[in-house]
Amino acid sequence: MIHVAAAIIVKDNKVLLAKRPDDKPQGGKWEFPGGKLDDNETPLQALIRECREEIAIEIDLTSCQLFDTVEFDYGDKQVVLHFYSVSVFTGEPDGQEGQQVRWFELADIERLEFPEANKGIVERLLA
Ligand SMILES: Nc1nc2c([nH]c(=O)n2[C@H]2C[C@H](O)[C@@H](COP(=O)(O)OP(=O)(O)OP(=O)(O)O)O2)c(=O)[nH]1
Ligand SMILES: [Mg+2]
Repeated sequence: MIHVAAAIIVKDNKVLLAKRPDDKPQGGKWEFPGGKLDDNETPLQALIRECREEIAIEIDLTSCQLFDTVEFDYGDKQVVLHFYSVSVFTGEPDGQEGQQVRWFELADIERLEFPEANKGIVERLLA
């Protein structure tokens, strides 16, 4: 099982998404910023580190709440996704790996392509 932490960052009814690089698994799809837990790392520690490394923001730990934990089998890979909602952060989000990073109106994310495992999360955000 690969454990992944991902941040659902919402501000003014908009949500921050990043486009996965084409050469990565689920490439070209929109994702909640995040990544795999390092050895001995908790999901929250990974969340903070990944937001720093991938989009150059500092998230406020006290504003993070577990939104959902999702297990998904991609066939070649089994993942456990730890989704956290994040409401407070500092810095201006900027893709550090050349990836597109954008704010979307919540109502607009229905039309985007997400990794399979995100289906239930996106539905819950739209509800
Ligand atoms: N970050 C993120 N990953 C997701 C989401 N949905 C989803 O199925 N995944 C999957 C895709 C990948 O198999 C895995 C995350 O791996 P990753 O490639 O982003 O990991 P990472 O940032 O640590 O990158 P790397 O070390 O492999 O370069 O989780 C999501 O919303 N956000
Ligand atoms: Mg990542």
